[in-house]
Amino acid sequence: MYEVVLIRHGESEYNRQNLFTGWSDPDLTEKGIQEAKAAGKLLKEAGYTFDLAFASVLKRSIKTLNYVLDEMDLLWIPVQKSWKLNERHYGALQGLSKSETALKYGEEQLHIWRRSLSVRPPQLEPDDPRYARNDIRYKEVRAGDIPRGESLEDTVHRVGDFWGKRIVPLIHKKERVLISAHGNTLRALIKYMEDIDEAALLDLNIPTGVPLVYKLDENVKPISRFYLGVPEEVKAKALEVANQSKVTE
Ligand SMILES: O=C(O)[C@@H](CO)OP(=O)(O)O
Repeated sequence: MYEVVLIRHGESEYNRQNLFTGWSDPDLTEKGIQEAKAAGKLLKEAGYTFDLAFASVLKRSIKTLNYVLDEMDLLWIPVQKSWKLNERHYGALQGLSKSETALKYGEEQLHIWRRSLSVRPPQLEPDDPRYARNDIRYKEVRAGDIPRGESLEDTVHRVGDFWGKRIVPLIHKKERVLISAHGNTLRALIKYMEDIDEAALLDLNIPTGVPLVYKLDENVKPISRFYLGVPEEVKAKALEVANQSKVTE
């Protein structure tokens, strides 16, 4: 049996302000830093250790990973960063307020944009300054692969591909892997690994900064998953994420 640990970054500045984030690159808040450190402590106390780790190319994921590894005295392990682990691209919604968007389009539409499988957000125009094609960190990525707004299904494809090609072979070699990523990247990975149905996916909200442990069988297929930490607290944090669709936030 194998294990892999996933973690969503700690609270970011955009999370605090309830803004759509996607490929925007806000920093962690002080609360986010504390969440990341607490996650590292929790992992250490529970006896976890890692041989290597993954992060996206967004600083909230990278910094969360560093705080976790620092707490575990594992800053020395190899870290691979990939844009394929970036948050789902939120298109023209990026940087907008979720509650104002709910007010303008209705909570139902907002929920569809945030949680459905196949609905894409409004796309970014190619000349929009938020389009990542002009960002130097994506210079190695083929222009056609740089999204202008993804559905969760699009994210499932890129994350699933990365999981299968880059992570599964390492787990097969008994490498103990930690992945620091994002709310929708992790929802996409859960969808990919478990093929959960759309109703379950609509209600799946990933709390910030809480380690999620997957037990995997000899074929690296999931057997079970659970969060480390106090269940009521984890539930309350996931509910906070769900409630970001509300007009009155
Ligand atoms: O804005 C985003 O990129 C994500 C994660 O913060 O938000 P949501 O939970 O609305 O999908």
